[in-house]
Amino acid sequence: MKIGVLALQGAFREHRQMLEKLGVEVTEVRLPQHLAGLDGLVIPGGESTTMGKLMMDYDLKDPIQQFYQDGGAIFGTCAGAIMLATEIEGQPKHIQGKQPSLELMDITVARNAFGRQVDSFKEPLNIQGLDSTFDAVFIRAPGITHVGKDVEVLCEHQGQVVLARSGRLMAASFHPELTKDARVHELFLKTCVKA
Ligand SMILES: NC(=O)CC[C@H](N)C(=O)O
Repeated sequence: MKIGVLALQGAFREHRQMLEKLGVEVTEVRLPQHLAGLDGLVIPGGESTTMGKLMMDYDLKDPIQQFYQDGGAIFGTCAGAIMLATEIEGQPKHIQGKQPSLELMDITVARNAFGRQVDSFKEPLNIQGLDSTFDAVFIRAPGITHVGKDVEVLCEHQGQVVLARSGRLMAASFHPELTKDARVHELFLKTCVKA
C-alpha cells in the first residue's frame, strides 16, 4: 500500500512516521504528480487558511478532487478535516469569499470549537471499532457540527462529533499522529482499498 501525506504545511512528518511504522510506503505530496499511484492521502493538522492558500498556489485542488473521484481515500486531521468539509464556520474576516478547501465531505466544521491554543488538551476517547479508549490530542481543534446522511459518526466529545467517516473519506478533530497509538491510522488504511 502507498499513502501520500500532503506536505505543504503542518504536522506531516509525524503522520509519515506513524504510517511507516505500520509498514506503509509513504510519499510526501507537494505537487500534483506526487499523487500518482497512491491508494490514500493524509491531510495533516496545521493551519487551514495557510494550507488552503498553498493548495491553490500549487494547483493541487483539482488533482486531489480527481484523486478522490478515481477511487483514492482521504483522511483529514484537524486542519485537514477543515480542508475536507463542504461547510466551514468561523473563517477569518480578512479572507474574501470562502476559505479555500476541497469541499469533498458532507460535514460542517467549526474552526477552533474547543478554544484557543492554550486550551489544547489530551482526552481518552471511545471510538467506534476500537476495543479500548484512544488518547487524543486536541490543538485548537475544530468540531464537526453537522454531518450529512451518508456520514458515520465514529466518536463524539463534549457534544461535538470529533471523528467521522463517509465511504473513503475520514475526518478527525484531533491529532492521531501525536500519540504512539496507531489504531486510528489503521482504521483509515482499511478504507484505502481501491474499488
Ligand atoms: N491543530 C490544528 O490543525 C488546528 C487547526 C486550526 N485551528 C485551523 O483552523 O486551521
